[in-house]
Amino acid sequence: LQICDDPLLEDILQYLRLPSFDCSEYSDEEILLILQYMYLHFDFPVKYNINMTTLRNFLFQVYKNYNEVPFHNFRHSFCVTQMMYAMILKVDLSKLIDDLEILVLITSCICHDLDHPGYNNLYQVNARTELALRYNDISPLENHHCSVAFHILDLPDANIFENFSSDMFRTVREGIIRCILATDMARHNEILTQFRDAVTEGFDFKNQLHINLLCMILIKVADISNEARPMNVAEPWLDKLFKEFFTQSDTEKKEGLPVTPFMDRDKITKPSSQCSFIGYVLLPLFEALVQLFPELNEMIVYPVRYALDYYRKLNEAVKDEQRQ
Ligand SMILES: COc1ccc(NC(=O)[C@H](C)Nc2nc3c(cnn3-c3ccccc3C)c(=O)[nH]2)cc1
Ligand SMILES: [Zn+2]
Repeated sequence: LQICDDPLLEDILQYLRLPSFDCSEYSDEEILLILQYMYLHFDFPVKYNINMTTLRNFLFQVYKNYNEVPFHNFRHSFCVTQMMYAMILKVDLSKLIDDLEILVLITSCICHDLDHPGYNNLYQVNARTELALRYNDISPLENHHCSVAFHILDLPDANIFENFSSDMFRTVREGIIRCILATDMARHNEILTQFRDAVTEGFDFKNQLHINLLCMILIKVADISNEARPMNVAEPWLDKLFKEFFTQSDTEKKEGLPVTPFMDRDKITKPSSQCSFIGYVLLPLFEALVQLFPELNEMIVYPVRYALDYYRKLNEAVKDEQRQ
């Protein structure tokens, strides 16, 4: 399918649809342009009367409100958005759900970790931080990410929903809140179980509750999908994740706070923790989504099965070495 007549741009736009897309090859400016292109690709500016200058201001404000932390930075939000974009196109989602829901999915991904401090909810609660106090220990980070998103949308020149009716704005606001709050991994089993039940009883694309569950699963899949990417793309992200986790557990030790077990550098190795993460968290989640969209098998399930095999072999090698 020919997207445009500029061969260089054509290549980037084809590449953008694949999990192998590596955002480290692009500058911040190029990433912002690609995000802008995604809105244009779905024709949102025309469909929802979004002013292009307002869209650029919105994307730039989002960019400015991510922190320079190892993992939960602006590029992570882009990776999540790009995986969402790839899945939406692969299953031709716009034929199954409203354009407004697609707008919610893309915008939620871009905003889903806004102003992340690099210290997770467990730390926020144990250290009794300002965020934990403000949100009464209830998904403090995710509530904050969502609140920052709507503060940006409150800026006069960055509100991409400025021309929405109050009903449309309410629908989009509810959708974005639902999606961003769904990324709290503490709710993983709750959401996955509800989605599985919906698929078991017969998924109904006219049932708003089923659509809501699907959107939550899609952003959850996109959020933790690094291992669906080729090893040379996934590995650096895992190193960044562990860097962020270890900074937190070092701080927890210094502050005499409980140390999150899977973050303790003295307790875990990358291969062993990835084996359990992929085996117990990623595969069950991805396989539940693939039950509804089999066409996602080669995009997200096969690569992750391969990654699991890779880490199992690495784990065995490490164990053999220790035995000798
Ligand atoms: C059920 O709640 C959970 C379950 C597992 C984890 N994390 C892990 O098991 C470890 C640290 N591995 C891991 N964690 C990952 C990955 C991708 N995202 N991600 C992540 C990052 C921040 C917060 C939570 C998660 C799962 C990944 O490839 N591996 C964190 C929370
Ligand atoms: Zn995230």
